[in-house]
Amino acid sequence: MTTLSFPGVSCMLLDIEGTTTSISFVHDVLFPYAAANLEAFLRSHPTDPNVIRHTNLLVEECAAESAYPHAPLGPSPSVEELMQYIRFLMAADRKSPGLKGLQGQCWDAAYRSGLVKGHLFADVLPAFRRWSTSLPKGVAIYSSGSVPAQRLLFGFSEEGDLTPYLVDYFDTGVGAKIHASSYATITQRLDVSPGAILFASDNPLELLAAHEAGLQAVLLDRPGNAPISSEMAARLEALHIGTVQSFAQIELP
Ligand SMILES: CSCCC(=O)C(=O)COP(=O)(O)O
Repeated sequence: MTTLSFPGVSCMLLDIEGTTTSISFVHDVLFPYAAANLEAFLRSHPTDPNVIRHTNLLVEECAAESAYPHAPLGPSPSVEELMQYIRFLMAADRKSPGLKGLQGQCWDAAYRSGLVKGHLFADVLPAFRRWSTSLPKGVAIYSSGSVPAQRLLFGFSEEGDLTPYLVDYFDTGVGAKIHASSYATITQRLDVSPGAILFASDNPLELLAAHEAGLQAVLLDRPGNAPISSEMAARLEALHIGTVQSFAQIELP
């Protein structure tokens, strides 16, 4: 097994989909559950403050959306109007904060009833055990999925409750994952120098953004992940951003 060494790392920052968890779990289990249940969820929670907050986000997002082929949402959209916009966002796999917030709220019942358990690759729990004791700043998560959705995935995982291993969670509230400024904000929030954080993701654009912010970065090549173009592979190589298939290949101080 080839290993890659990352000197000076005191904190691991992990993406979820394609990194800790299979793309298939997110796209074939979580997203279809939300697609099938969101309408009923919205109808049964009309006064929930978080539903209202996420709906308002969707109204704002829709007003700035040029590709949406229908009239923008009004200030108090009906459930039908909301669902039409939500289906548009889901079809394009948009990392919309409003959509991600509502998906997270909708998944809550599925995890708590035991219908869904968060998928983790086999090397994830052993790595969490290692890193949470050996790294001064521990392990944090940065995903486009909302922070409540992240807590559910790790809290109700196939391996049980893994949240005690995690020190912090970040979502697009700190900015999009392809913007360097998001990683600068995370670095400040974690109170760690950028070079002491190793960000692991399956998405090369996220790795380039993290690298631009001064973080160390590593590409995860998990079963089912999208292939990387040769141009992108060359860009990553030029920046010394390596690839691993498993967290077991990551050597930390
Ligand atoms: C937190 S579980 C749901 C994941 C999700 O909704 C998503 O869009 C995945 O984004 P990631 O940044 O983890 O690739």
